[in-house]
Parts: sequence; C-alpha cells; structure tokens
Amino acid sequence: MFRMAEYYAGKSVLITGATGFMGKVLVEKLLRSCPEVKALYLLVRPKAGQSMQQRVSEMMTCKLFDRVREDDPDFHRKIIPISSELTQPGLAISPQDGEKLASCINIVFHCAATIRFDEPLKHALQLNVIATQQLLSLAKQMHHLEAFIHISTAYANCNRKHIDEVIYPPPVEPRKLIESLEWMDDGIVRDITPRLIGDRPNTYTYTKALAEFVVQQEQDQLNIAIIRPSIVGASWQEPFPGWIDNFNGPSGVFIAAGKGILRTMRANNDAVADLIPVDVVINLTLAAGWYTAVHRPKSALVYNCTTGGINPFHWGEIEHHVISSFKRNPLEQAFRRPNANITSNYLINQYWILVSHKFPAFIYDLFLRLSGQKPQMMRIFNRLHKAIGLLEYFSSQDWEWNSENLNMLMSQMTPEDRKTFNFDVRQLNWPEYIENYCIGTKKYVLNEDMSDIPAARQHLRKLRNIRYTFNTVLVVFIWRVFIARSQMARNIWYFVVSLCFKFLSYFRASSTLTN
Ligand SMILES: CCCCCCCCCCCCCCCCCC(=O)SCCNC(=O)CCNC(=O)[C@H](O)C(C)(C)COP(=O)(O)OP(=O)(O)OC[C@H]1O[C@@H](n2cnc3c(N)ncnc32)[C@H](O)[C@@H]1OP(=O)(O)O
Ligand SMILES: NC(=O)C1=CN([C@@H]2O[C@H](COP(=O)(O)OP(=O)(O)OC[C@H]3O[C@@H](n4cnc5c(N)ncnc54)[C@H](OP(=O)(O)O)[C@@H]3O)[C@@H](O)[C@H]2O)C=CC1
Repeated sequence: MFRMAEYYAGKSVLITGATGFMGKVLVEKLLRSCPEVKALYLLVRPKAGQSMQQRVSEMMTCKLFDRVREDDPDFHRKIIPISSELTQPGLAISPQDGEKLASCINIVFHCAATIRFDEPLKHALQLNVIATQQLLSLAKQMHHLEAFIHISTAYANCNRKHIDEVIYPPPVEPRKLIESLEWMDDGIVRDITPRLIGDRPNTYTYTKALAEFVVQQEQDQLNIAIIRPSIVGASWQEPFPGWIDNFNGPSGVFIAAGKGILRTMRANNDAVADLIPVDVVINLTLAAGWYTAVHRPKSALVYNCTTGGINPFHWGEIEHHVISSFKRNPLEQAFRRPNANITSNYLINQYWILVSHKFPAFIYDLFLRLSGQKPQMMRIFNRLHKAIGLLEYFSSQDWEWNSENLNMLMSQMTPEDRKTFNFDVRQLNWPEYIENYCIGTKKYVLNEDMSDIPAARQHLRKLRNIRYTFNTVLVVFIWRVFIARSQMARNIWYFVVSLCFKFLSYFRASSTLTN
C-alpha cells in the first residue's frame, strides 16, 4: 500500500486560506510529515498594510512552525506565495501566475472562507460560493490535478437533525441567487436575508451549503472530496497540544469565562459539544487528499469530521472542565474568579445576565468614571452578549453525523499512516484536551507567560476576599435595612436561626450516639 508521505513526495500543492487558523496547521503538517513535498503555493492577499510576502514571512516565524524549523531551517524555500484576492474576478491572479499554477499543481486544498456568522449575504456569497466556483474553473485548467479538497462545515446542513455523508439539495440554485442579488442594493439584500436563509441560523451555514452544491457540480470533471468539520478547537497533539490562535467558536467563550467575565450562557448541559481538534481535521484532510488522488472515487466523497457519535462529550462537562482548568491555571488580571453556569432556561439566563454581568459592569464602570478613567466594562459585555447570542444556536441542540466514509478512510491507511496522520478521536481524553485547550488560549492567544501563574493565583485570592467582604457588607446592610426595622422580618429571621440551631444540635447528638 502507498504510504501517504510517499504520495505527497514531489507534489505541488495549492492552498487557499493558508493564513487562517486551519490553513496554517495544514501548511505546517504537510511540511513536517511529508518532507519530500515539492512546493506549497499559497493564495494570499495583501492585508492591513502588509504585502502578501510580508504576511507569509511573518506567518512562518510563528511558534506553530518551531518543529518544522528544527527539522529543516530552510523550509520556507518550499513556500511560494501567489497574490490573490478571492472576491475579485479571476481571483485576481496574474496571467503568469495562472499559467504557472495550471502547469504544476497536483492537489488543491480550498480552506478560505468567511466564517463570520453576521456576514452580509452578498459578501458571504461572494467568498464562500462565487470564489469556490472560480477556483474550480481554475482547477479545471490544471493539467496535472489529481485531487480537489474542499473544506466545508458539519453545520452546512444544520437544518437537519441527522446528517449523512451526502450532498443535500441546496436551499436555492446558487446561479439563480447570484444573478438575482447582483442587481439588488445592500439594503434590499439585508431585508430579504432572513427569508432566504430560512431555517438556517446565519449566512455562513447557508452559503457553505450552496458551496457544497457548486463543488458537486464538477465531480464528473475533477476528483473531489468534501471535509465537514464540526466546531474546530485547539490542537490535540500536533505540533504541540493546545495550539490555538483565535477567538472563534468556543475559544472566545472559554477566554471570557477564564477572565471571569462570562458567568452565564444559554446552552444545553446535556447536548453533545461537538468539538474537533484542529490537528484531527488536518490529518483527515490530508488523508482524504491522498485517497481521492490515488483511488479516484467515481463521485465526490463527503467526510463528516465530528466527535459526537464516536466519543461524545457534553456542554455541561465542558463548562465544568473549563472552569476548573482556569482555576488551576488562571489568566492574568481576571475581572472576577472564573465561575460560569450554563442553562437552557431563557429567564434564568436573563436573571444571571442582570445580576452577574450587567450589575458588576455598572459598578466597575462607575468606579472607573469616579477615578477619572473611561468606562469600558458595559461595552465589553455588550460585545460578549452579541457574540454568545450568535453561538447559542449551536450550543443548545445536538446533531447526529454519520461517519462511514471516515471509518472507511481509516481502514485504507497503513498502521504507520494511522499514527502519523491520526484522526481516531476514540483515543481523545476530553478532560486532558480541555485542560491543554485552556492553557493554549493563555499561552498562544493571550500571549501570557506560564511563569506568571503564581501572581495570577494571588490575584484570584484577592478577588475572592473582595467577594467575601462585599457579601458580608451586603448581609449587614440587608440586616440593617429590612430585619432591624420590621417585626415580621425579625420573627422570620429568629425562626430560621432557631431551626438551623435545632438541626445542628440534632446532628451533633446523633453523631455522638453512633460513635
Ligand atoms: C465555561 C463555558 C462553557 C461554555 C459552553 C458553551 C460554549 C458554546 C460555544 C459554541 C460554539 C459554536 C460554534 C459553532 C461553529 C460552527 C462551525 C463552523 O463551521 S464556523 C467557525 C466558527 N466561526 C465563528 O466562530 C465566527 C464567530 N464570530 C463572529 O461571527 C464575529 O466575530 C462576531 C459576530 C461574534 C463578533 O463580531 P465583531 O463584534 O465585529 O468583532 P470581531 O470579530 O471583529 O472581533 C473584534 C475583536 O474582538 C476580539 N474578540 C472576539 N471575541 C472575543 C472574546 N470573546 N473575548 C475577547 N476578545 C474577543 C477579536 O479577536 C477581535 O480582535 P482584533 O482582531 O480586533 O484585535
Ligand atoms: N474554525 C472552525 O471552527 C471551522 C471552520 N470550518 C471551515 O474551515 C475553513 C477554514 O476556517 P478557519 O481557518 O477557521 O478560518 P479563518 O477565518 O481563520 O481563515 C480564513 C482564511 O480565508 C482567507 N480569506 C478570507 N477572505 C479572503 C479573500 N477575500 N481573499 C483571499 N483569502 C481570503 C483568510 O485570509 P486573510 O488572512 O487574508 O484574511 C484566511 O486565510 C473554512 O472553510 C471554514 O468554513 C469548518 C468548520 C469549523
């Protein structure tokens, strides 16, 4: 059987979205585990005043590439950035670059997308659907293309409860939608978006579903596979545990909880939290690239890349492990001690938002104002509420994904490849993974030093003392205001105290008897 690294040896690979979270891990893994790969062509756009060359050079200095750098300090010679803005006609690739790509590329990995949940429909359509169409056209001109791998999402069909590894009919014919939106101004598109997306929660899942259909249209002319990851989280094992570089999906929620800002969120404790580590997704993607090129399935194969059906873990458990992990390894300058409750009850959540989010934010902002500083906490909470409001759809229900193709793929790999490109999530130990994930957000997203943990713990102790003092003052205040002034309140109070006293005496007496 062909080993995967042998297959990738001498191959030229085209990657879109290489500067993104998953793209970077894909580039790193290809360079590290397939060292004979010939060249990686990355479609990159200039951004934020940086040229595409500068962006790629900066990316390669990132800690993620430390292991590759150790193995091969000259690894960057294999990386060839190609200037491309995916929302432009022809992907804004120069004719020379177009010719070069047509003559040398063997495999395409299409990762680029807008993953924002609040993206205006026109823009999401432009990037997630039209750019995919254009990339497919470019792929059809590639003389030596062996596989085209498209990264979709497990939630592209989240309007269904059970999702098979098939491409479902699209909610609308993409071509018709593109034609009709062309003449509409942004205001009209905004007004009709809820009607168009129907029972999907956002433009992201809607356009990703359309993109799958667009990809499927080319299955007679290209060897295609579609990867559908669920909620992609920090790495499990590679290149090192806990690597993560963004606030997307659960990461922002974890950080907000670790900072003691997020205290409540609407989620179903018993619903499956379908997190999937980024290295698992990338290993599966590379395996799918190899299988598609070598075995050339007759039609596009879809791989649901999820954990829920194989090794389920629930939001309630995630909450418990995130909070205890951040208590052991606190973030610096936490606003309050980490302590979050998730609930599926709307009213309870609203109550805790008021008591645990808005009230402390108001008090803190008042303190800032009085000390001559700019208030900021209410603004942070408003942004947080907007973000978690968009995520609640995914944390309040479960889905079932079939994973037959994933199992088939695993069975086709050699035992060595199964180790090198491991995507067997049965071995995933969730508490350990969540611990590394939380530490990863601290180290790689917030760039905090692990040596500062004793000081961060000291800060948490200070916050705990402030809380105890505040609670004591509150109790004394309530006592003074209500109890001391009303006979009835006093009677109730004495009744409660005497009841507690009786209970205590009873337990003391019964424990003396048993001894
Ligand atoms: C104990 C807890 C237990 C919890 C249990 C429950 C957990 C539930 C988690 C559910 C996750 C569900 C995910 C579903 C994923 C579907 C899978 C996919 O296919 S798709 C893939 C998934 N796709 C997604 O996840 C996309 C979702 N995200 C969005 O759509 C948008 O970001 C937005 C609408 C939420 C905010 O838009 P907007 O207001 O315009 O804000 P910007 O975006 O412009 O960011 C501004 C700045 O703020 C920064 N920052 C961000 N968050 C935080 C934070 N929490 N804190 C601090 N900072 C944060 C951010 O880095 C940026 O910094 P800079 O660069 O300026 O320096
Ligand atoms: N993260 C997740 O939880 C999940 C992600 N997915 C899918 O995985 C893929 C990768 O996601 P992820 O890495 O998280 O996303 P990121 O947002 O981190 O990366 C997106 C990439 O797309 C590129 N891109 C966006 N717009 C353009 C453009 N106009 N021209 C050129 N390049 C552009 C970005 O480049 P730039 O740096 O220039 O902005 C970036 O490299 C996506 O297809 C997504 O749908 C699926 C399931 C879950």
